[in-house]
Amino acid sequence: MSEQKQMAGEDNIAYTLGPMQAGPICCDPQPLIQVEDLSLHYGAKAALDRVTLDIHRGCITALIGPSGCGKTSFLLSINRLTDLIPGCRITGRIRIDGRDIHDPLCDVQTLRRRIGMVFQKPIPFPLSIHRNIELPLHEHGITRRADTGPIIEQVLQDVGLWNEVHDRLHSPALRLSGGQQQRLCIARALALNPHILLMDEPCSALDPLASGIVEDLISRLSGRYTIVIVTHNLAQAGRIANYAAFFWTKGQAGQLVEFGRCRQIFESPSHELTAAYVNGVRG
Ligand SMILES: Nc1ncnc2c1ncn2[C@@H]1O[C@H](COP(=O)(O)OP(=O)(O)OP(=O)(O)O)[C@@H](O)[C@H]1O
Repeated sequence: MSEQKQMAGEDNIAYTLGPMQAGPICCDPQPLIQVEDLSLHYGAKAALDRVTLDIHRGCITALIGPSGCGKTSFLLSINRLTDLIPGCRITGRIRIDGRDIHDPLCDVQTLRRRIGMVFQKPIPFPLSIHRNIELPLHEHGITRRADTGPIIEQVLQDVGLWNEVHDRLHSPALRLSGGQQQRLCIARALALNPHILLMDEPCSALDPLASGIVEDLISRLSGRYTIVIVTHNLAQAGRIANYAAFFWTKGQAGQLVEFGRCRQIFESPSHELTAAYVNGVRG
């Protein structure tokens, strides 16, 4: 079997799942991303200080905390996008599925392929809707139409866009509304069949209606994907996340104050800083 066919075959496994189902409730936590003593510096500036945290498979984990406490830095370190930031330095260990992502044998391309990323502002390529999803597939060696066509349709179905765009797949993605663009960006991330989705405030640039649609979509993706989401919207975290990690800047750097089931963090936090933040007294 050619390498390309093998890759497409491997990818197609996920597309036999059919319509999106709500994922299992996280009653049996299994760590997928294990972060141990993670510290991060931008040059001389410390952004994260010894963060230790397990993120569970198939669950949604919300990273919450005031501006500047290191949530995005934490997110970017999981797929090693921090490698691309000049002067950024990391110590500590991140293991995904038991493998150290900083091991010299870890292939960063493969790592990033397995981890989809969605940003605050939807940034579709200035290309057609179809090409936005086809391009990353081509870049990863999935080039046959017989392979790309079904994947493109499936991911557009998964994000609820197919019915809205199937008759104009070749028109510019930039003509879609903001909410549709964000769903297209999520579809693009799903196309490479990731295991993990990192989302940095994916609803914050959207109007309330579009934000609600994307939020529902994120809920439906749990179970099939392990999702880590940065959000300033505590109500949203409470609605969609299974777990919450509360960060706070202590001294110069962000630290993890408390991690737990969302309900526990919001209703009976163990730390008084968490209580003050979730009750709107501080932050
Ligand atoms: N590329 C960079 N170079 C230097 N400092 C940076 C860089 N990126 C972030 N920082 C600093 O690191 C700290 C953590 O930033 P980060 O963006 O991770 O926080 P955050 O909690 O995500 O903030 P927000 O909620 O406002 O997005 C901040 O003090 C920020 O100014």
